[in-house]
Amino acid sequence: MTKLSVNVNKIATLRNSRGGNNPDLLKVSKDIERFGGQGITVHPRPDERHIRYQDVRDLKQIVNTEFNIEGYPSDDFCKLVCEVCPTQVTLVPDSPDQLTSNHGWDTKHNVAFLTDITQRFKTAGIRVSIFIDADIEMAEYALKAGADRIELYTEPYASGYTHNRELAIAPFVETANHCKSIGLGINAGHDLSLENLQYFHERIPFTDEVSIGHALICDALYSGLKQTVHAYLECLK
Ligand SMILES: CC(=O)[C@@H](O)[C@H](O)COP(=O)(O)O
Ligand SMILES: NCC(=O)COP(=O)(O)O
Repeated sequence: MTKLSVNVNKIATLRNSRGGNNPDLLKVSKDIERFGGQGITVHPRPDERHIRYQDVRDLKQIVNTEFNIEGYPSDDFCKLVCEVCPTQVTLVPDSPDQLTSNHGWDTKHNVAFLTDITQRFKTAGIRVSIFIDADIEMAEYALKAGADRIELYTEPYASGYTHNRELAIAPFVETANHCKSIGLGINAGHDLSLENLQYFHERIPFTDEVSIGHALICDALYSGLKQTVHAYLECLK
């Protein structure tokens, strides 16, 4: 079964825009779980533009499904993750000034660094996922680094979907099949949406988890959060 983990970064973006606590990130996260969401994902960035470090601590107290913290493994990030001890940490190679995530790790070049970080989190009992492009060699080196799972960076799939979905999905199917053959779990995320999610799931039904934020929150502006979470869950049946 593929789990839907909702990324609530954009709830924090809206909240921070006025300086108060509306929308209430904790209430929204609890409601997402009540509507059937199977996980909550956050990406605390160094500038705390949306998710703040204190949000991560507060969410840990209320999340009853899977809690996934994504980010670049800086000293501060690693300290926060080990303090909070989520279900999963997803290592992302973002620099502090990036608008959003736009590539996976070069796991071959960074295998020593990733191995050390992965070991630290696994010792703390935290599942480790490494964010990669759809590339068999990158998956192989993620496994060498000790990762439990990889997360496929799906923006190239999403951007190619409308033009030629068979072509767009091909590298993801190839990489996912290889991961399955070497016992590496498979997550996926970035720019997944109601337009492209069902086909992704049809082609890679053994995906463990999709983490979706931007498109889902945008859809909820029109359809409401409950109906939108249900619509995304329908794509994963
Ligand atoms: C790793 C990933 O794809 C998501 O965490 C994405 O980076 C969301 O970050 P923003 O919400 O800051 O765009
Ligand atoms: N790992 C992907 C994620 O958490 C959300 O990405 P997006 O749906 O906001 O593009």
